Amino acid sequence: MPFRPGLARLASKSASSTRWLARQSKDPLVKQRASNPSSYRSRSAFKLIELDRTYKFLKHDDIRAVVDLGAAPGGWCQVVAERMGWTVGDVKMSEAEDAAMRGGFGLKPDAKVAKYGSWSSDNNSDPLDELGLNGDEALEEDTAVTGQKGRGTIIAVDLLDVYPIPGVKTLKMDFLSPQTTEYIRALLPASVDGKVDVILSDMAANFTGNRVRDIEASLDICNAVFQFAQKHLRASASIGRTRGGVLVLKHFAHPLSMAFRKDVLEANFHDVQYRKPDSSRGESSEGYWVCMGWKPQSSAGT
Ligand SMILES: C[S@@+](CC[C@H](N)C(=O)[O-])C[C@H]1O[C@@H](n2cnc3c(N)ncnc32)[C@H](O)[C@@H]1O
Repeated sequence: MPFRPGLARLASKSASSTRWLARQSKDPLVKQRASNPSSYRSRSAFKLIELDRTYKFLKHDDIRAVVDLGAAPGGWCQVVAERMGWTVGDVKMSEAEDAAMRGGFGLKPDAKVAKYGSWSSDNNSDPLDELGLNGDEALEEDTAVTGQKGRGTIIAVDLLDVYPIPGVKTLKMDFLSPQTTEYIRALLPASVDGKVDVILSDMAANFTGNRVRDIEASLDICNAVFQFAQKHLRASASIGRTRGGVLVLKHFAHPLSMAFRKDVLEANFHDVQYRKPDSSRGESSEGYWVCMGWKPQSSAGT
């Protein structure tokens, strides 16, 4: 006999939907997005704006490569693309594009994808072929499309599609799978020598409801991102700025997370700040470490 949810279950689902709707209707950031359809794709964009307003890690003209991990639907990428001059103000989407975005993340008109340089692991093809190998040639192509000359490379990775954004190369891949790092590496232009100035991670695994398992999953992600930083983050000494070489890392509050901060992050960065942006919902235990000044010393984390 097919499974049918009981009445109590339906009632609780509808109660939680009602709570969600009530929360959305009062949320000023949700209202701000709704009143400006060509504005940021995600509420998360406001978190990055706030973090950058406080720590100013995206403002430097010498930033040549940014990697955004867990990028879908693309709000953080929009903010970075603005800061790096690929777009001016909001990323203007046509009405059709905007409707597609609002309809879900899986909608990518093929022509646009080809123009902006996106690759999906569903394609069963080599991203380097699809994206026209790497670097400077691909950026020229972006410039031709947008008419706007940005000043560096932005690479976005997510399990989900990211609707195209000028200046952003997207990889639809699992960051935790071993080959993803190689693909990111291959998309970096030769001129940056395999190094990235800013690594952003807003990645979060789906919650299981089991607190221990959820924290473990979050720490697995933090460790994987740190290992990526060990190979690819540009050292502050080579930039000539004590706070250069930046990692922004989402995590969830827990004693194990605090240990990770102390043993792994503080050992390798000049300055590690914790921040829960005002735009992050109060009931969530999420927070961000903004780690500035990469001074690689110890080996990978826990
Ligand atoms: C909070 S959302 C990111 C929102 C994004 N910063 C924005 O502004 O639009 C978290 C994202 O992490 C992605 N994610 C979680 N685990 C991942 C993994 N192992 N590899 C790639 N992406 C992952 C999810 O698919 C989800 O899109």
